[in-house]
Amino acid sequence: MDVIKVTHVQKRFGSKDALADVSFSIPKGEIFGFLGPSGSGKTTLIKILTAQLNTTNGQATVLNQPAGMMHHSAQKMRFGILTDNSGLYERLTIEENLELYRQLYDLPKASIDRVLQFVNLSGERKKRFSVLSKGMRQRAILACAIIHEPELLFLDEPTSALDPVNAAHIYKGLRYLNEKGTTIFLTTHNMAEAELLCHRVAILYQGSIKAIGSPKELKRQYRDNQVRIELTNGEIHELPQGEETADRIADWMKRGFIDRIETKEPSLGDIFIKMTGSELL
Ligand SMILES: Nc1ncnc2c1ncn2[C@@H]1O[C@H](COP(=O)(O)OP(=O)(O)OP(=O)(O)O)[C@@H](O)[C@H]1O
Repeated sequence: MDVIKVTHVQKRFGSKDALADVSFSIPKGEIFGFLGPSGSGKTTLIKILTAQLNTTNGQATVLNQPAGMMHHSAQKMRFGILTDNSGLYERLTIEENLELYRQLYDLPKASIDRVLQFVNLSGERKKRFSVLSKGMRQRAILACAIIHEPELLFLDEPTSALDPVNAAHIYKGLRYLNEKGTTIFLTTHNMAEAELLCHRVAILYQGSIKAIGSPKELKRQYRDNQVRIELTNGEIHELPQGEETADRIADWMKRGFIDRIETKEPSLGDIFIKMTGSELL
């Protein structure tokens, strides 16, 4: 079953397309990464999928309903969202903010302890949201997004404000949620994060998807077919795979000249730069 289905979606602001003609689907249980440079349309798509914006053309279906229905309370119960604009009360403590969400979703009291542990904020629960560091704020917002263990989770740059230790803690938690059945749609600039977490990624550039697939598939697809050979005398040869190269390697091998042979695989970052011509950020 597809949890998200996007068909020829276009979103126009004035005379500019934020999304040109975007189509893809996400099956239940997948962690799907939407990668793209700043301004490529990632947040616009999340807003469409969560009923904060309408499409100009095309259709988007989320949890078997048109995306425009996502603001209805029955649908709201089924997903969680983490974005910049948190919706948390600055003057309330983390715990008090979570209590509001707990009541909204009609959850047991224990759900607050569980989620605080999950985001590594048990010790800070009595702190006001206004005094939290950027990383703590992000974890508190995430706690509110997942307290009801939603079927579907939207994460817009989930770890952008986190140090590596807290990011690793969140990755572990997200994998755990995913194993329990939550489908995750995340946007990120962080290629290592995408590679670590995502079953599939799409690379978005100027409102269009330029590549889509698992990180492994994309690396295979964009491999440049070269072999790198290091010889014992320190020479390095980068040669195309084929008969001629095989003969040269056989000759070097017979003479005991070969130190190391490897095929060159692009990183997700290399593929991103190839697709978009951009450095990240
Ligand atoms: N409400 C709006 N009115 C006009 N233009 C908009 C609006 N929202 C977004 N845009 C434009 O649409 C394009 C895509 O913006 P979007 O916020 O979706 O990009 P993004 O990929 O999420 O970027 P970032 O990584 O910086 O968050 C940008 O050119 C942006 O200026």
